[in-house]
Amino acid sequence: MVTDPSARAFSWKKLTALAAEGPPPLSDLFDHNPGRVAHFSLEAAGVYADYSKTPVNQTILDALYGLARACDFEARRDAMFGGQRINETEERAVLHVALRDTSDRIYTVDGQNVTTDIHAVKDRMKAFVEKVHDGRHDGYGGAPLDTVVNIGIGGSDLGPAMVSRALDPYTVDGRRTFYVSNVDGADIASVLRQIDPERTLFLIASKTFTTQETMTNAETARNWFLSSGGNEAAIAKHFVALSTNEAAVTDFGIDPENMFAFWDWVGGRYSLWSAIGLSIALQIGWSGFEDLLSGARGMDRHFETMPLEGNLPASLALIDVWHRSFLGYSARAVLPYDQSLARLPAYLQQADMESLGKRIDRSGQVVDYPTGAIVFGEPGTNGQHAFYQLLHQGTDVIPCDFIAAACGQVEVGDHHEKLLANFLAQPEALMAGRSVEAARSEALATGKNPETADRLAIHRSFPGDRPTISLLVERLTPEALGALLALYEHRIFVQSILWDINAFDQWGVELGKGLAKTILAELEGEVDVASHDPSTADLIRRIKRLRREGGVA
Ligand SMILES: O=P(O)(O)OC[C@H]1O[C@H](O)[C@H](O)[C@@H](O)[C@@H]1O
Repeated sequence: MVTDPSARAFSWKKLTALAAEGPPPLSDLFDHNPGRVAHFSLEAAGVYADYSKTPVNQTILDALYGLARACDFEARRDAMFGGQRINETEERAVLHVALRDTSDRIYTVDGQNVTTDIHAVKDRMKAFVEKVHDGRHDGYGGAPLDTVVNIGIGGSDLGPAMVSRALDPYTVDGRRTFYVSNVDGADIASVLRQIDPERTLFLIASKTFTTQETMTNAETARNWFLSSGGNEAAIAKHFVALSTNEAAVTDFGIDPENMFAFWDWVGGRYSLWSAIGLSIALQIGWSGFEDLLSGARGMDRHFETMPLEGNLPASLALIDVWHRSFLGYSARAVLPYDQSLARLPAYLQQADMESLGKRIDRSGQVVDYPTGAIVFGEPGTNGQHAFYQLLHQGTDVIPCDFIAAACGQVEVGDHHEKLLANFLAQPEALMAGRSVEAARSEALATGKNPETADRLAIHRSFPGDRPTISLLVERLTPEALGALLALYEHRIFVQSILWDINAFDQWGVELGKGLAKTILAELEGEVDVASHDPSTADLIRRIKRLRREGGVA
């Protein structure tokens, strides 16, 4: 589907040949060019990225830029901002960027102005947040609604939950925010134990308003509310829907007056900027939410206008593709040195793996190159005491994103300096490694006899040469967080352009969902289990037996 497949094939071949020479060792790259940081780093919208510790030289980078051009990078980017239906399998536009644009620019889909609708919903959200905060919208007994429970899953949970945690220091005094996502009843039960129905606002967040987990949790919340003092009339004050599906919201019993809409051109995993972000706005106030949007807008402007060579999201995406498709690295670790970003890896798992976990290209062919990487991570320094062993000495090379803020949101003693020292030390260690000889000398220096030093040296050596990207902001403000998230969104999009896949559908989640419905009927009823493979059928029968024996069924 790229306009010039032969140019793409030419660039791809060139990069394959460069990869066949083996990735240039990082130490050699710095030896040959000590000033390489200046050439292999970029800053945009307050986010600085140093990718000098990745195995790219100018020749490789130029070839990657060539590939991006051959893949119509600019045209594809412009098609997104222009509201074209670039989500081709769902025939939808992809315009989450419009949600954060406060300028007077008009975004359109098929000639229809969508900006007016965005402003109308935002005005209602702002008014609602203000009414809840100043008590004009209060609980059925007259108490303030100082507690919010967001019920959603996937994009209707991960984005808001991650931001909510990240911006906790910006919380308006006295407000509490909870997130319920899992259909496991333990999730909602633990939240219900901590809240007072008179002071709680439930946000039922679901783009489709049909998702089994969310609808089940919403029903449970409503039943709990009604059995804990609330009544049908009070539901209007305490239940709000965030959705694209007005008919389903009405069927559920929520008045459309209490619904904040968004549109099919907002993908679930790109929806925290829409009405799905209401829990964030209620937590940090409307102006804080606008700051988040404006940070993202700064990155959007950079992404939309900056030529390829200076374009931060595009440049990082090219390195991702080099790592994945040409060097064969199958995973990427996201390592925020910031406890407030504890949910960022989970959020990025959906953003990245749901977008790039595709094996069919845009023209319907099976791709013959690796696409989306496995994304995982944990905040540093915690991860250091868990899985970094594999990053340093395992058999796979796993490129890592290290993320930090120079100034802590909360500065306690010298905690932040210690955090930053680790943020800096780990990429250095991953790159430098330690030779067998150096490990032997160190063992001798610590008093080991030569025989033991010889034996241990190989175990205590590190291969090094492991690539990392360091991302740095001054402080994790709402603006900085917005810019960082938009950077990741666009980085994912550009990878999809190079791989010629659709980053905006997720058909792969459907098959299991359908089967779960069939199995649910079999688990709940007396019907015999017939239509499954022998392993699944046996597990179903076994579970039914155990539940009977356990006195549940
Ligand atoms: O917002 P909803 O319609 O409830 O969808 C929630 C989530 O479920 C789906 O299975 C998709 O995989 C996700 O992309 C989506 O974010």
